[in-house]
Amino acid sequence: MAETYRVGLLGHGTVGAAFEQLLAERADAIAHITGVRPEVTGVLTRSRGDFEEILAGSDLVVELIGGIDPARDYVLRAMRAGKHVVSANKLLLASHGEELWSTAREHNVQLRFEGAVAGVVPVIRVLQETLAGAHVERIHGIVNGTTNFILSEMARGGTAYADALKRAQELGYAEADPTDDVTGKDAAAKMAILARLAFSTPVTLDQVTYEGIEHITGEDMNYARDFGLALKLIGTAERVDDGISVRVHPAFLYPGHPLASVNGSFNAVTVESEAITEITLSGPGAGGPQTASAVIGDVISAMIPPASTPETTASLPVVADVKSAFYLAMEVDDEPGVLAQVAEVLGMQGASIKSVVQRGLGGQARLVMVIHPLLESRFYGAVQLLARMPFVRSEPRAIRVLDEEFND
Ligand SMILES: NC(=O)C1=CN([C@@H]2O[C@H](COP(=O)(O)OP(=O)(O)OC[C@H]3O[C@@H](n4cnc5c(N)ncnc54)[C@H](OP(=O)(O)O)[C@@H]3O)[C@@H](O)[C@H]2O)C=CC1
Ligand SMILES: N[C@@H](CC=O)C(=O)O
Repeated sequence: MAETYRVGLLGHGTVGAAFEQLLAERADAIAHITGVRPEVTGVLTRSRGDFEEILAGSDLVVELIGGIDPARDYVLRAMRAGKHVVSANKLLLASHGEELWSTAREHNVQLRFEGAVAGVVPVIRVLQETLAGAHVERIHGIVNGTTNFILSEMARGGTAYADALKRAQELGYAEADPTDDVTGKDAAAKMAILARLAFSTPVTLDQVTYEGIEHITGEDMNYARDFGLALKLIGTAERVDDGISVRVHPAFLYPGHPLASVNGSFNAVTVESEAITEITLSGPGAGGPQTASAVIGDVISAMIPPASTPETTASLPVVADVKSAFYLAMEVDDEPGVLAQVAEVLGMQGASIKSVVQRGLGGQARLVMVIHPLLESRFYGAVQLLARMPFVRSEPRAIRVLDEEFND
């Protein structure tokens, strides 16, 4: 009989419960790989268990509580007590990563977090190990399963935003507070972690510019179909001039874009570097059993040392203003000269129109355009000017457009 490897489990919700079940099912197989048999020896929830007792009785601690407090305190105390830690808590890592990684180094323990970004898609391992020697130029991807599920359901037609969100919660994809998903905050935390690993420079959640999908309407989806576009919540982390830019926003994708066909709760991450061109990793990005698989992979890795904790080697500024292409929609008076004036206002800010559709609405017209890439500050300057024009009848609505042709 193999010796027992004692796992203390903090949190027993969607992921924690799936983890305990999967670990029990796979324990014998893991014992064949590692020579020791992992077993959950203590569980902490709000109503059950005592942290100190669990800590004393474990070789490794798995944190699946979520949020900052008390998760941060438990993770720090576990590492200071010499225990390896596995966590899927992106909010914690994106907010206090440096403190946690330096504590891991100081106490010579492992802190693993594959489940924190893109569910079971092994992007953390790829950045920390496979591509550790590559000079990464850009990472972009779909890193939130809930919003990708909602947008996919809306695009298929018929499903309202609120119904799709409710279903994502029922399926265990959403955060305890789904506001983090739909506002882009969850994806922003994940992009901060990816940027931190890819560029070896400190990046925290508060440095990531993000916007969510709450304002997306069924009408936007219909226009997207007319233009042949797919709407996705996209995260990007890239080198720009002397710094980096990390951002999350909804974006239209032209067909053929590698992320355009990633649907449902699936995530995908593309890593670009001159030496490797690009690789795209894709798979289930949310859900209890899916994330639990990634957590178990981390537990096994921690049982077989060594693993590095990432040190920063650079201190790059995180810049906010970058060039993007845009979809722009607004209701205007259906009168001669209006389109010309819109084009003039855009032109004054250096924005040029790639394509345009105008539909009459009885005295008014809906004007929908795709604008060639320009600095976002200049584009939003034009949008502010347009919003004040007397012939504009609705708040102009802007969504970024990603296109291989634009972004290369
Ligand atoms: N769901 C998913 O698809 C994914 C989730 N994650 C991350 O995994 C982590 C867990 O997520 P998930 O399982 O969905 O969350 P849940 O809300 O389903 O579960 C959270 C668990 O933590 C416990 N908990 C909450 N607060 C405390 C506290 N103060 N003290 C002790 N226990 C507490 C809860 O206890 P109680 O049972 O008493 O309420 C519950 O058991 C989060 O960091 C999340 O971001 C990562 C990838 C995917
Ligand atoms: N709420 C998250 C869960 C996984 O990280 C998501 O939907 O992606």
